[in-house]
Amino acid sequence: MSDLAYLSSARYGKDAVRVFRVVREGSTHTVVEYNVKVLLEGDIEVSYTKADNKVIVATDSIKNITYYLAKVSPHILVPERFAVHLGTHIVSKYAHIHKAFVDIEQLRWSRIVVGKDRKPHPHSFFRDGDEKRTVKVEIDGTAGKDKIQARVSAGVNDLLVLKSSGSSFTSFIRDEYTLLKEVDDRIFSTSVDLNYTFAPISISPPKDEKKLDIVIPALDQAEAGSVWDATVLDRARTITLEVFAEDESASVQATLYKMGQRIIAENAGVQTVSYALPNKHYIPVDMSYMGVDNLTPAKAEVFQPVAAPSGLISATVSRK
Ligand SMILES: O=c1[nH]c(=O)c2[nH]c(=O)[nH]c2[nH]1
Repeated sequence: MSDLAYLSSARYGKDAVRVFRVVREGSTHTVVEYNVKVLLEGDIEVSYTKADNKVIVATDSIKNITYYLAKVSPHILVPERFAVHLGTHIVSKYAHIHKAFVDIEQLRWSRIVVGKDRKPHPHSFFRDGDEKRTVKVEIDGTAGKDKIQARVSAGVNDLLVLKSSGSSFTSFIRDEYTLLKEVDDRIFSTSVDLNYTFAPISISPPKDEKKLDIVIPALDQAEAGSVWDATVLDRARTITLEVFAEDESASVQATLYKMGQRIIAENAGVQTVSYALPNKHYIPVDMSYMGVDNLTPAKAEVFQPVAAPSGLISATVSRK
């Protein structure tokens, strides 16, 4: 049996670590809520092949490190930076762990505005939608602990949009399988998953282990700071919404490409932009048996939203 198989890859860690953090500046509070996944790679084969647990940082400890850094990291409010800090901390601390993969999903807590002058409340928030900000970070220490590379990507998931006009779909292949009618006006709805990547950056963690929890020098440099501030997300989200609204869409594919092109053009640090766009179909209800026209595009007013199946259009647009 032992001749037939070998361990070709291994990665483990903790998923769905739920973290909520309050940052207090006097009476003004800022809050973040994250779902964190931390997976590790390294010299961990024997834990699988020889039942030897000596190489295992317990997934419970991985969870505890996540909470500890949520308490002490100066980067907690920026998920890209927090993910890099968390992954770098682990890869720096454990000699036999060479890579950390940290994924963060940030849930929305927006400030409630109150009173006649619509003032943002200092410590009250509401969940304004299911959309999540997402971050994926790979911390790679395989070239040495003083030459750590961070590969960062970020984006949004579950941003639900719909337009009731400005979308057509014509001239596609017609053959014996084709039922779909050509339409010059239709409903276009999708739940945007967007992910954009940055060029890798080098990180030199402090040699003094006690300082690991406080600073990562590279993260405090202007270059890294300007690449990862929230304005990239704001611009990418705004571009996505604007192109969606304003494009006279010939197809989900064509609109997706325009979105990606504009994000690359307007964000110098972004290398690739990937979208996954489900085409959430809205079917005009056939009322012809009642003598009511609800099928001609200009007369179509009542639609049946169809949960499944949906089209799924995805692509990556890259900087040349
Ligand atoms: O924008 C679209 N792209 C497709 O590939 C497709 N296929 C389909 O049935 N409807 C649509 N709409």
